Amino acid sequence: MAQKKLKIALAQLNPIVGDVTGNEEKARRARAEASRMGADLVMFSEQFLAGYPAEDLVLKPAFQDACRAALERLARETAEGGPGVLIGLPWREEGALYNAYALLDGGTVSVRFKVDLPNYGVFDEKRNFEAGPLPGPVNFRGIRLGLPICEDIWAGDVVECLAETGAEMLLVPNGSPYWRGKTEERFNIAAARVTESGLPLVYLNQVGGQDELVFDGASFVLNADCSLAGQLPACEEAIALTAWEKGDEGWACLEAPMALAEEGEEADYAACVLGLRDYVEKNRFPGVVLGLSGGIDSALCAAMAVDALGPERVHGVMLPYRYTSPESLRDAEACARGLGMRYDILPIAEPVEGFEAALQPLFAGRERDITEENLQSRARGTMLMAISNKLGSMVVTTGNKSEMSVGYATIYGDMNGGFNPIKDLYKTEVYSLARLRNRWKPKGALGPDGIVVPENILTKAPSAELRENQTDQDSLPPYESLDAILRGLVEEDLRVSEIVARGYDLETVKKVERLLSTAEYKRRQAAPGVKVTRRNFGRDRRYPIVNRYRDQGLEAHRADEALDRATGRPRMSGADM
Ligand SMILES: Nc1ncnc2c1ncn2[C@@H]1O[C@H](COP(=O)(O)OP(=O)(O)OC[C@H]2O[C@@H]([n+]3cccc(C(=O)O)c3)[C@H](O)[C@@H]2O)[C@@H](O)[C@H]1O
Ligand SMILES: Nc1ncnc2c1ncn2[C@@H]1O[C@H](COP(=O)(O)OP(=O)(O)OP(=O)(O)O)[C@@H](O)[C@H]1O
Ligand SMILES: NC(=O)CC[C@H](N)C(=O)O
Repeated sequence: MAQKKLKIALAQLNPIVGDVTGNEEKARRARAEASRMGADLVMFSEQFLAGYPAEDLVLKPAFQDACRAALERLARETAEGGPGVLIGLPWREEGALYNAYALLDGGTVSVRFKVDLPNYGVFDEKRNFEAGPLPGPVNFRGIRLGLPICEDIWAGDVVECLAETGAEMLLVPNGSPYWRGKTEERFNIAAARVTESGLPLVYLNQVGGQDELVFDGASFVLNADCSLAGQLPACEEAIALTAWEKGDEGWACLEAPMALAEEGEEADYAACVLGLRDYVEKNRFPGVVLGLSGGIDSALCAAMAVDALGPERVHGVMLPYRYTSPESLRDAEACARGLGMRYDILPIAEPVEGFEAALQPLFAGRERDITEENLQSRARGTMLMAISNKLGSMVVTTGNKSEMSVGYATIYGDMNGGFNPIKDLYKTEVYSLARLRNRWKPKGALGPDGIVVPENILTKAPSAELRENQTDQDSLPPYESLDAILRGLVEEDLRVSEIVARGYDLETVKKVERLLSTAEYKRRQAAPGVKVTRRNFGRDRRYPIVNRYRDQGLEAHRADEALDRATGRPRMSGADM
């Protein structure tokens, strides 16, 4: 007779892409822990043995074999009794490669293949896997488990098929990266499948940073009435036991932990910290170094680095030149001291003047211009890379999304570096996250409590200090407008005319659109950074570098207005923003 009670351990863990034996060992330890908790079954996330996303690495036969060998070792261990295991891996069968989820129990292996391969945004699964056939449930000790894999629940067909073929519950492994608003999106999708099928659902997600993606965990359990039966924390590992019983209405989860999973700005900050921490740890850097200018971008990056790694692994260097103000020196030092990190001052006058003297034979008789400004930034970039080479720390680069959008950064200068925690935060968001961190500290953060970004850094005008009395607003529109225009262009794909209709100046919008397009060459060479928004630069928004397309702006705007008048189409106004 089939069981009426079931205990499922949810292993929300942080695998490392490519570390098959490490992931295998993590799974083995989690199974032992699940066994101690009294679990019948332990569930891991999508592609756990490979790590997700392993990209083209999954195409290597040797890697596929290593994953399969690890799976077979784990399967053999289940022959000796103890909990069954649900675990993901790449699976080659009859010449095709599938994204598979395997049930290991009593020494045997049953697999199901992912049907809906995501191939948009940051996902390229059609490049790496074949779609599997519509699946039926697998039998675990008399219970029919539906195993849709991540994207399989984002449409209805797979779950419909599983329900029709007798699945009693849906156990969904995920490799679902964080972006703002994702938590609600996942709940809505999961609730839709529960409502359609009448089956309870476990949503188990990976946790941890992988290049520019952050997997935030935040796994959950929905009962068949769509009520939340369990919630795991965000951005941290957890092994949670869930207790299930089968009644007349089918299976219900009666006991599960109910953690707080942060949302909104708190979730953004936690994702940046986790993304930076895992990039540094998984690449085995002893620590990080960054240029501390006394400005907001480097201050927030320093706070995130200290929260991620602890103050003893973060090194700030002030690299002053003749335009560096006493205020910047004071602010940089206050920031470093407040965070408790190592702080050094290394003036750059000699290298800058050395470069200028060496270039003199070619530059004599020419005006001083942006060339000399960029030399300061490049001297700083060179010094930071030298410190990295000698001391082993990785350079954190600090360009925010507003700067990365319009190319307001020096290539091979302040763009030097290995990773950028604020790459996907607009400047206005950099300010608000700095303010947030001054009143709140994420769980597990290694930095101090209280104010970490000195008030003066939050209130003074941003400046690159590459010439006398320079401010960012000499070259760029005010950040409130710039960021709103950029959101329209990048996240919403609006026309220039539609942004103008929101109340922005036509020439400014056209200029921003042109800068955004021409800065693609810089972004293509930029360090990776944490994805926070729905559309980040890097894996997500992929534009050509050679690109002659320009939105016609005024002409298009006028044509649109004429069309609106002719058709009576309502126009968007500033009030719709
Ligand atoms: N399509 C293309 N493909 C490949 N390379 C291309 C290219 N177009 C230009 N280039 C190259 O790029 C060079 C121009 O780029 P780059 O050398 O970066 O110089 P550029 O973009 O002209 O200037 C850097 C800007 O960033 C600002 N900045 C710098 C540093 C810090 C901060 C701050 O916020 O603190 C701001 C600075 O005030 C200035 O407005 C060209 O001379 C050329 O070599
Ligand atoms: N004097 C400096 N000493 C050390 N690093 C510097 C200095 N000036 C600039 N940098 C580095 O170059 C980066 C880019 O400078 P930028 O002025 O855009 O940033 P910021 O100073 O942190 O913020 P803000 O733009 O708000 O002033 C800085 O974040 C910092 O890492
Ligand atoms: N691994 C996947 O299938 C991820 C796709 C999914 N829609 C998500 O982001 O959650």
